[in-house]
Amino acid sequence: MIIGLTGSIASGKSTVAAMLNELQLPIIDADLVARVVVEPGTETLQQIVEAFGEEVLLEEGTLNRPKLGDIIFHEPAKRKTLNDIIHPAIRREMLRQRDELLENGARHIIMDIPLLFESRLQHFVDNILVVSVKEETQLRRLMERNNLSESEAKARISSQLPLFEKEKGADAVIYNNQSLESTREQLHKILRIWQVVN
Ligand SMILES: Nc1ncnc2c1ncn2[C@@H]1O[C@H](COP(=O)(O)OP(=O)(O)OP(=O)(O)O)[C@@H](O)[C@H]1O
Repeated sequence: MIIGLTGSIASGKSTVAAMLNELQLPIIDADLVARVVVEPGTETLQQIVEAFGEEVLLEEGTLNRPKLGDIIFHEPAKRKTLNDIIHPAIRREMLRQRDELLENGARHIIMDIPLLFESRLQHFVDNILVVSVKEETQLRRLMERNNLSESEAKARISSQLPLFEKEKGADAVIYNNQSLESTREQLHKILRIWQVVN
């Protein structure tokens, strides 16, 4: 079974991913893939340089993310150019990793995709697991973790699809409002129902 793990900012995806890792389930991490596909020497990085110029490279040849972020912030049309290069590369690499794991005999695979719904990647997975949290808890954890003011944290939360919308598209939801033990129990129960663990 391919399980899509998602949620919202600071809802607890990494926390649940760590619990899945403890169970030795293989995890494909979309954020990590997004970095790997633009490493020096990749075709994707070459395409970005062709579209944006050498100025988006640092001296050592890696991507200058703040610079690129600045360009697409000031010229919104260029965001699409960038996404049209990066998104297909991320998708290809995620599917490549999935196929490799399957060839090596993996029976269950976790795809950790924070923006699964926003990127419309539901078809990549068999079952969707959403890690949800009450907004007040999410706000408090985000402010603490990232050292943000309330308004900065609120702005980040509201830039994503609301969690109640994600819950509607889920096959199972973990409510990560209480202790880590409660979250772990919910996770294990879902995995038993899905026959991923005994
Ligand atoms: N059940 C919990 N009890 C207390 N703190 C928690 C709990 N779950 C998560 N946290 C804390 O809340 C913060 C957000 O959790 P986590 O980093 O797992 O979220 P995330 O969804 O992966 O976030 P992002 O997508 O923003 O990286 C972290 O500091 C984490 O340690």
